Amino acid sequence: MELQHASPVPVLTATALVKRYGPTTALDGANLTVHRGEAVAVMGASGSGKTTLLHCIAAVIAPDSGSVRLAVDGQETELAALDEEARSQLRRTRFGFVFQNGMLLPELTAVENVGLPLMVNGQPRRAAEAAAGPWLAAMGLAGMEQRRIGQLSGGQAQRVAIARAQVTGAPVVFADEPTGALDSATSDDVMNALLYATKGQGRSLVVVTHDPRVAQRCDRVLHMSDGRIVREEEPAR
Ligand SMILES: Nc1ncnc2c1ncn2[C@@H]1O[C@H](COP(=O)(O)OP(=O)(O)OP(=O)(O)O)[C@@H](O)[C@H]1O
Repeated sequence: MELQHASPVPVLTATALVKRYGPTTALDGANLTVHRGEAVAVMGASGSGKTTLLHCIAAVIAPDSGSVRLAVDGQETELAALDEEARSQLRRTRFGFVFQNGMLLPELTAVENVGLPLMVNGQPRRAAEAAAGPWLAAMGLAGMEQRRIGQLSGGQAQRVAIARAQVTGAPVVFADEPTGALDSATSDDVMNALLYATKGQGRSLVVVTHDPRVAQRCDRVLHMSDGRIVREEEPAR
């Protein structure tokens, strides 16, 4: 058998993204490519446009101009052209999200939180929770399925959020400051869990972070300034 050097397969390609809020230009011609199975960090000063970029490439908001192409399962979709309903459908099926404060529902248990995206996609509760259980176990949370979010530590709650972002098998996971509220040891644990659940399963991860330790764990670090990616580096292993 001939050995071939596998070239990276683009999953998300953003070109010339522009997004304005009144007089503020949050994105000013941003370009980025995310490949299958890679972890990409986005860094930059406060206000440089990181969250706006994340929201555009994750179909949370539409850019004013530019293109965001998603290529999965042999299908190409132009995200910038979709209406709100189509964007919402795409987010539910193709993307996973992890935020700084987890965005978990406090009145639900851990297993209910993780199963929720499957129920939203039409799966019965029992099947959704059965699928959620192994993800909680993979995150080191076996035995905590029935705890409400308030009965978990910050790091544990964040691992519930990571499990929830994986349960649909989404090919791309977006994380906005996923370790922002954690101490550095807990942050390392959460980053381990996040990388295992994404890159470790052949999925892609895009993580916005101010934390150089988080960025160093990724395959590529993109630096933003004034609404554009101005520099890219590959952290030394
Ligand atoms: N919904 C909004 N309405 C008005 N202005 C906005 C909105 N969202 C972002 N902006 C502005 O767009 C610019 C980029 O914001 P963005 O949140 O993308 O930056 P950021 O790099 O993520 O910042 P931070 O690190 O502080 O979270 C900022 O000047 C911000 O004030």
